[in-house]
Amino acid sequence: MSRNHRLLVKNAKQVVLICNNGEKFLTKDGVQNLCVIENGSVVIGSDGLIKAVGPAETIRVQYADASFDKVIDATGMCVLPGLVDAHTHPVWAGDRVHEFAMKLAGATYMDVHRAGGGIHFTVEHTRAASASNLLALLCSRLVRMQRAGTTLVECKSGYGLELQTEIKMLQVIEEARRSLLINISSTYCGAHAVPKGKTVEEATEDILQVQLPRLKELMSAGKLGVDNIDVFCEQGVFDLSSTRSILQAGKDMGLNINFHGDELHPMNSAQLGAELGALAISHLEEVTDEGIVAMAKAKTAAVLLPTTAYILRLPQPRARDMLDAGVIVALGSDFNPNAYCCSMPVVMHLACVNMRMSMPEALAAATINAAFALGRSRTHGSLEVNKHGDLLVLNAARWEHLIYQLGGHQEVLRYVVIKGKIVYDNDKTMDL
Ligand SMILES: N=CN[C@@H](CCC(=O)O)C(=O)O
Ligand SMILES: [Zn+2]
Repeated sequence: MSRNHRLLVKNAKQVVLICNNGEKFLTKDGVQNLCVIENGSVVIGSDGLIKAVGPAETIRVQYADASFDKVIDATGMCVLPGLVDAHTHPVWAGDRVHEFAMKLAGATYMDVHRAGGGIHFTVEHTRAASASNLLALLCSRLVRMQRAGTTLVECKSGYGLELQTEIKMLQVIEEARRSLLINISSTYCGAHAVPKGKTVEEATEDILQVQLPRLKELMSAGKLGVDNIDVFCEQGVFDLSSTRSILQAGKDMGLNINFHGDELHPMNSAQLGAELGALAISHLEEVTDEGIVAMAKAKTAAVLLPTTAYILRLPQPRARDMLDAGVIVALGSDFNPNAYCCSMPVVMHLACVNMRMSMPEALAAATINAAFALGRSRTHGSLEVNKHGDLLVLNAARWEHLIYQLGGHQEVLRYVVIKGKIVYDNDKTMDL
């Protein structure tokens, strides 16, 4: 056993492991009974992986002869796994603050979209932006998320809607993955909207015949790493049959199916996803009872997005019905020009108040279950030996303060750590 380690976090008032039996996700009773150690410590090795987590005294004795690059004395503080944001659209140029005003005045999401705004507005600006400009914007947003405790984030393309810009966006995500410590799950979302001037059939054909084959070439050549395929399955966007063919083609290329469904209208997206073996479906504000049953049976995660329902004043996703049926419930910020939120603590707070989730359910949904939705729960989402040493240290004696103090995460979060490296130290108010 090596004696030199990267980080020791010692004597924390609480260490929230989430789970400790290698669970890949939590449902039902599992989410009510998160694994918490009182007065605990965590050791992260020089490879960035967790070597030990347990009672402070046991670890003190076990590691008496070890040396550490860094020691955090967490006396009176809490330690949690880094948060996982399972749904974001962080690569774009041109904000939509003007549309926020329109929506506050009563316009619906689809009114704005049909009038050529919404996704179309962002597509125009993103197509015109250089890759370096998009990369700078993406990195600043990822750093902001990291400061709010996110250590693994899903990042979608989808503001190109044609080959060149979709690839540009995915390359920008790839570049960020190489230069930042934050963990990224990359998603091709070329079917985010039907581009202006094309029918659904033409857009689907372009994705199947032009975009996906090029993506496959770049992936096989090791030039691009893409993890998931996404489609916005919605009335007036991609219908069920075009969604099916795009998702199936992505799956055939080895991508995980993880798509937008049943958001504004009941589309039977949940049933389709369950049938295709989708890893996750997002939104689900309009999911049916049959859809919930199908997702529970297929172990397809529901990625719920409380900011969307809040900003668009939609009916809340039926989190309680899903939890009661045994669906794997995860959370995402849905960061995009419509829902400008980088903070998973705010998302958890909204999930508790508006969707009636308990705080343990919300935390499980923003850690192990969100990691599952991204196919990463073997390595992320809980504090267990051999997982990545991604964790948060809170300036609070109980972990619930991270959710309870609405908008207070800047003060509550003391450190954010990724693979044993401190990436944010609140005391120095700087990103390291
Ligand atoms: N619903 C579709 N996509 C995004 C919104 C993207 C946008 O409006 O730019 C969402 O998940 O909320
Ligand atoms: Zn989305």
